[in-house]
Amino acid sequence: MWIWIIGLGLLWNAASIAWVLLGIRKGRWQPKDADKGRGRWSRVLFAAVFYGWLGYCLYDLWRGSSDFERIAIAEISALFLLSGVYLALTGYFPKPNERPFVTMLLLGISSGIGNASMIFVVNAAIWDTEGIKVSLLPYFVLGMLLFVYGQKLLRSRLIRMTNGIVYDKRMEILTTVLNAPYENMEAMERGKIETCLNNDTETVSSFANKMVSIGTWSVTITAGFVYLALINLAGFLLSLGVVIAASGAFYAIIRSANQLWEQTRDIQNVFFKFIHDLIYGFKELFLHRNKARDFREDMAGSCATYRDKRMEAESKIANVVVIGDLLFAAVIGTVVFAFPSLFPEMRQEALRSFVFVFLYMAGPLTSILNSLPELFQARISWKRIRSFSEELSGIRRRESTYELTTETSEADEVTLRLEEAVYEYGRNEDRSFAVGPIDYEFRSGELTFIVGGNGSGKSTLAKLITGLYEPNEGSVTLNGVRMNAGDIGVHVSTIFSDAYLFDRLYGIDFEAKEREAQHYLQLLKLEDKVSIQDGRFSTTKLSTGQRKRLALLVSYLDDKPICLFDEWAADQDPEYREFFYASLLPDLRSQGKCVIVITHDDRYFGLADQVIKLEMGKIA
Ligand SMILES: Nc1ncnc2c1ncn2[C@@H]1O[C@H](COP(=O)(O)OP(=O)(O)OP(=O)(O)O)[C@@H](O)[C@H]1O
Repeated sequence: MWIWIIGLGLLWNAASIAWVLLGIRKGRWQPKDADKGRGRWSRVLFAAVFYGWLGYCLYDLWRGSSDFERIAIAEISALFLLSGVYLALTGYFPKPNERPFVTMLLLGISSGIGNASMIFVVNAAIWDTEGIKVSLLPYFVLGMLLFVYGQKLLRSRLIRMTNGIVYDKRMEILTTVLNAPYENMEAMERGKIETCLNNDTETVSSFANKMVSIGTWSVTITAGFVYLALINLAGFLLSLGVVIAASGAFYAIIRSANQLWEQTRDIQNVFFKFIHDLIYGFKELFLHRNKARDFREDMAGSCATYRDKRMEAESKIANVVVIGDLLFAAVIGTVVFAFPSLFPEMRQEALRSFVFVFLYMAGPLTSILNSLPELFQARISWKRIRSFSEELSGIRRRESTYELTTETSEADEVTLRLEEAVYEYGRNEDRSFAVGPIDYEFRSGELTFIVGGNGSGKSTLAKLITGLYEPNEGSVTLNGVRMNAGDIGVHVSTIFSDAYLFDRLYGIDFEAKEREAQHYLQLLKLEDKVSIQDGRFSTTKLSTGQRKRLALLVSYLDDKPICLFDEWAADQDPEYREFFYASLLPDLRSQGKCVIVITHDDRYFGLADQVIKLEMGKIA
């Protein structure tokens, strides 16, 4: 039967090689970047030593074998050779985004068998009645080489794969964030994105690394158990019982610690929020030492809760580790002291072999059990990543992806219409606030001011107009076409009061607009402060008013048919305020833009074509 199984393995190996060769010919598998000389030669040397040694051992076996056994040896030789060719090919021509689970599984099995075979060979050599059997030394070395070579190949593939997984996961989260509805992002607990992008992806990937060790240990243990079963079935069943009992106890305790880990994971979100506050509120904390003291206490409280929860969880685990170790000692004690009376026919050599192999297995076994906490933590992180993605995507996922929205398709003449549009914060809560119902039309070539007291709903209306919010009732249409949230953005250039200034001109063809950019730098009196090189600002470390002017430059270059400015002039000196109202806005209007301005500057109200006054979210 074995001959057939190995034969099948050979066929599978040959087919895999053919598939890779086809992939290389078609260009799907690209050669990896040139290796550093020393790394390449060490790999070749290692392979030569391994295959040379393997060849010698197989030849040694061949000499003392029957014809039938020789067929198996020939098959094994061919299998190793083909596997070597396959590994060399896939090592030098890595497939992009490859997930070589089968290869890794086989490498894990090989190196696990190598690991286990060392102790079997030692066991066979040490208890021989005629003294230590030195003739078995080559097989011991072969076990070592198989283990080391298998691990080396396995880990190099694993490093490639886990880093690929982290990259993919991070990009996936980033894409989800970029496509998420603004409302979901706004409502998101601060610190959650950082924890997810940073910690959770790391936890998952480092566990993937651990999986390899677990795989190798499992193979070593399985091989050990098979060996034990061959020596003595009752002893095997007893030790298996102990392992199952220890694992069961471990599992139960870890499950109870799981809830604590979930809580520590929640605390991490809070911790990142503190870091955020620390960075952005540093000025206040620096100036006011009592504020800094209270902040420190608050943060220390959160860190202490984290510490205590972790300690509680880890103490639970520590208890089982001790019990687990004790169980292994107990089973060995039983074998040595109880087996001779339980199984009088059992020979002393068998007893010794049993203890010997079991001692060797205890290490990997405890390591697997000790890895279970990490497994649970990785599971928590994985769950968090998934629920984070789901929370962001929401039910009302944006139709268009961000790749599409970078392509603008704006019409020159626009009519933006709000029809009985309502947006309400905290719909089902007591303290809700609603803007609307609003029925209004904004047209190209018109300058509209939105005015009203603090909290009257001006910025909320602006978010509704620009498609950051989707109306709860009514609709927003552009040139008669109903718009979903996020679709209006391609037609609008905005400067909100809390606008963020990127240091690069994202989404703007800078080369085509370089001269225009220089012109606006002069117009906005920024040419002494900032320069633009390859679409990147030389600095964004400017005064608040200057930063707003730079944002205005970006808005000019965006060149969208609708312009919305939220209290832009509030941070400007009288000269620039005058320039903004008396020169810039009329200029944009005469270019045919639909200009919407949120303002408190009542001296300039007369310049607008229409003024909307908001009171408690409604047009007064
Ligand atoms: N993200 C939010 N979640 C819940 N309520 C909000 C949110 N943003 C604003 N509000 C509420 O909506 C109301 C209107 O806020 P908005 O920012 O639109 O007012 P505004 O007219 O722009 O005020 P200001 O002149 O002070 O900028 C406020 O009472 C505020 O409490």
